[in-house]
Amino acid sequence: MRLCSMITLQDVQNSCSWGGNWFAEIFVGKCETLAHILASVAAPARFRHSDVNRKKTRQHQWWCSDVTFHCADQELCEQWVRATNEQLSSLSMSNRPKSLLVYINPYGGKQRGERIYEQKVAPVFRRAGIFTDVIVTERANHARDHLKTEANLDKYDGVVCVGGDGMFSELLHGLVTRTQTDHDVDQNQSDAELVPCSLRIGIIPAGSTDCVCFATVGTNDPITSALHIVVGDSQPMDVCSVHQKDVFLRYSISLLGYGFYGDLQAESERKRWLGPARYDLSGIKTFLCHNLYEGSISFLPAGDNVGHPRDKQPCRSGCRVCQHSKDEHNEIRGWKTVQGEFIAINSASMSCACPRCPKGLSPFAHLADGTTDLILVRKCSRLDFFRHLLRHTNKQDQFDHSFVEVHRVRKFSFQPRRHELASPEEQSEHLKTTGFNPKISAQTSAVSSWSCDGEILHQAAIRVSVQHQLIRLSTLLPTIGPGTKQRDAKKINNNGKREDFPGKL
Ligand SMILES: Nc1ncnc2c1ncn2[C@@H]1O[C@H](COP(=O)(O)OP(=O)(O)OP(=O)(O)O)[C@@H](O)[C@H]1O
Repeated sequence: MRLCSMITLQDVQNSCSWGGNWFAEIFVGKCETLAHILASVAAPARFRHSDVNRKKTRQHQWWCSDVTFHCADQELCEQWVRATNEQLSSLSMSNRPKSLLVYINPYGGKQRGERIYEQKVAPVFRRAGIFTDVIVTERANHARDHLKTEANLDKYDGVVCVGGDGMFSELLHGLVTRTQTDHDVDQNQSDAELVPCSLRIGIIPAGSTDCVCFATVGTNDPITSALHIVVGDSQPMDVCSVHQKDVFLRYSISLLGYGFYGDLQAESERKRWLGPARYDLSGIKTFLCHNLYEGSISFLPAGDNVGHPRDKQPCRSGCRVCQHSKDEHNEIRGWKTVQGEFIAINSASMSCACPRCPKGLSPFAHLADGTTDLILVRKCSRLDFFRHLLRHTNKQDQFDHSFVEVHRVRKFSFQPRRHELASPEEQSEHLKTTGFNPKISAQTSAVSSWSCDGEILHQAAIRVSVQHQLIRLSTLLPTIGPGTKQRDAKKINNNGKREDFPGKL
């Protein structure tokens, strides 16, 4: 009985013949005392126990340590494994996946998706006894289309994407669309209440920026992500649905950016051959262009219970704001409208932290509270805009400028002042004549495009609604933020609170 009370982190799996000795692998959480008991027993029979640990030097990174236990005789060893298995099975392990559908983008980032999966992730899944079906994509939208129509989702406990933000977006679209189709929900209706997806999405970072992974796990490390999937972590997430009139356009989970980020994205797509360096070059070019866009934004502000983008209340594991956000849904607040000339209009549904911008565009945005942070950067000088951008990389408040305003909202819509260029053909014609799509020249009011989680949306006039906790990711937010220093984490420790393993140890 002492044994079972010590095992607070789960899972057990397969026993097999190994090296002529009876050998069993047990995949559990932290269980140091069990190791002591068994290590003292000498002998030929043995079993191995794997722990999930956090790296001391890198707060958000997890690794797996093994202890092999030797036993005096095989029968005793079997008894230990059986007893451990029974105790672990009786714990609530329903969250642990047994079967996963994995999509690998072989061309994302530095084209190392397949290698990352084979060398770092597949061994972790194998040891945890997880059955996997692996699909290496053959074209863009392969994963999305497969999920939408062909995949037999009843077979799986979750889907996993090996790639970057674009690949994650494919899985998001495939899974959400499939769920709505299965429940006869029309995605084209902007006010339709969407049905939450039952399968979780795991992200193995293998792209260029991996912003979603970094902002939700705290690090871009394939093994850490694999371990989050294996131990059954689950984080609800809001998803923004984007419409133009009554036509569904896309879903967004992280950043919707018009103006500066829309232009940057469009430019970087044209420089894809440069690899990850394309973002730096495109950023410089877009900054130098300093384009302004005129239009009006209407938004439905969220209530006070979900806080404010500048309240310094980060979204962390067990976030109270997100937990209590369901009660907020019936609040009635009037729409507000602002208009003018803008350098950037951003909607951040999460912090959007990434290694280049460790605080993110909106450091205190919440992942699952049914809101998005709408950031409006009005006309200002290049130097002021540079100062604003610089604040994303230091500790200063990037919203503390007279030309920046930020609102926490449930819905918003944008209408550019000028008519949009009607079709993609017209836009590409424009690109040929002006050299920069789709604007005319610096300081001229024209129409930009939206960057929607790293994909381009050519429609400028859009309507956005936040769909509360529509999906779940196979992760658990850290209790300290990405980029937080070790000594800050220790402070949390000294106060008696656990860090990255809530509810697990
Ligand atoms: N087999 C494939 N061939 C070509 N393109 C693909 C294939 N599979 C997926 N894609 C597309 O590649 C695009 C980029 O992939 P991904 O997001 O994985 O990498 P990335 O763009 O380098 O990383 P990030 O989005 O984090 O910057 C996605 O939009 C996806 O639709």
